[in-house]
Amino acid sequence: MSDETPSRRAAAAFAQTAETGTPVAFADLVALLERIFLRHGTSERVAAILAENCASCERDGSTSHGVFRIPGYVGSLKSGWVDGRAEPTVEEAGPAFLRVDAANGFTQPAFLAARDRFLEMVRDNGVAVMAIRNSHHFSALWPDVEPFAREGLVALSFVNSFACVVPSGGKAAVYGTNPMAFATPVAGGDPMVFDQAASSMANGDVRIAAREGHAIPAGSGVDRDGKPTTDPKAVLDGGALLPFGGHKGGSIAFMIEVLAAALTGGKYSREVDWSAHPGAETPCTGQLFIVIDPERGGTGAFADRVAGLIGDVKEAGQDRMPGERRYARRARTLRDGIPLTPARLAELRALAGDA
Ligand SMILES: NC(=O)C1=CN([C@@H]2O[C@H](COP(=O)(O)OP(=O)(O)OC[C@H]3O[C@@H](n4cnc5c(N)ncnc54)[C@H](OP(=O)(O)O)[C@@H]3O)[C@@H](O)[C@H]2O)C=CC1
Ligand SMILES: O=C(O)C1=NCCCC1
Repeated sequence: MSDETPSRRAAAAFAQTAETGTPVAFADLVALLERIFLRHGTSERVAAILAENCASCERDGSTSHGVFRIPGYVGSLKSGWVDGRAEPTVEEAGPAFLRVDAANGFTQPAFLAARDRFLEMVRDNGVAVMAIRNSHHFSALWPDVEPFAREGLVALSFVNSFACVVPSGGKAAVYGTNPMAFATPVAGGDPMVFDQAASSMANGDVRIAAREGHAIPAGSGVDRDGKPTTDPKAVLDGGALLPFGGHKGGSIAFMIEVLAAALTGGKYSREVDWSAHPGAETPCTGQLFIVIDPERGGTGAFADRVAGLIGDVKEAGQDRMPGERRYARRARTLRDGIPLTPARLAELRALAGDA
């Protein structure tokens, strides 16, 4: 059985970048990133939240959404496209529905501002929905959902991004790379979390491929004339990615536009227009969470049943579950430090204003 998605193959090409370099302790990386955010105009609260989020991605080997993204965060802040001091507003739209306006700020601070009330709603009702709009999500989704599963809950999250994916058989980019994540408790172990784009690859991995001079896997993208290409620069320069799995991934990308944008009041991916803000890279769209208390299913053995299913899947031959690679890398980097190349470290220190 193949271990490889196109993104995973692309990421493997950068294993050298991800696994070698100066080891930096997690807390030190958080502190360095926090200084960068503060220096570029965020509030202390926003700096702390984004630094923790981005360092967690680097720690867990989510390379396409780790410190590689820091210049993009800075570009968005410097250009005035995103408000690093935004104060989100939280509105109750029903007993189990929260509407959050991120006020053109980052998603994670808006999400965390609403999270405690959201959890009460989930406990009271068995299920709740949080709809966030006017929000910039520039990260992986697993940091948002994994903690719910650690609290015994099942969580789903959806976010749309910016138009860079053609519909199946189409020519113009309509969808974003539109990831979704799912997290569930597992008896006796870490939660099972998958977090995947609806496209053949994350845009971040295409950008890393372009930077490193690697081809992308065949079948991932098209050039500006709609012709298949393995050149990441051709995809980025007027071309587009394809949905994963043809029309099936296309339907998931569509669903995510509906859930994360139409339903929340956020922008569709094709409506994101940052042309007046040179340097901006954080798409301002929407995000939806659905969180369920599995105890309401009444089986009394939910997490045990999930553990049993995972046992069956592995018995059948799948060598690992989603999330296991991240957990292994997390344990390793928390012990040994997070490897950063000298060039990356120098770039981060320069952005922090270090001499
Ligand atoms: N904010 C945004 O707008 C966007 C964010 N993203 C983020 O980019 C990241 C990368 O997305 P994408 O490239 O699609 O992800 P990948 O294809 O790398 O991985 C998708 C999922 O599959 C799991 N997985 C990978 N290989 C295997 C395997 N052999 N067996 C079992 N499970 C496996 C991964 O687990 P594991 O991690 O343990 O390997 C992960 O949960 C995501 O975190 C996503 O949220 C993407 C697009 C837009
Ligand atoms: O990698 C991607 O795809 C994206 N990540 C952050 C937001 C824009 C799209």
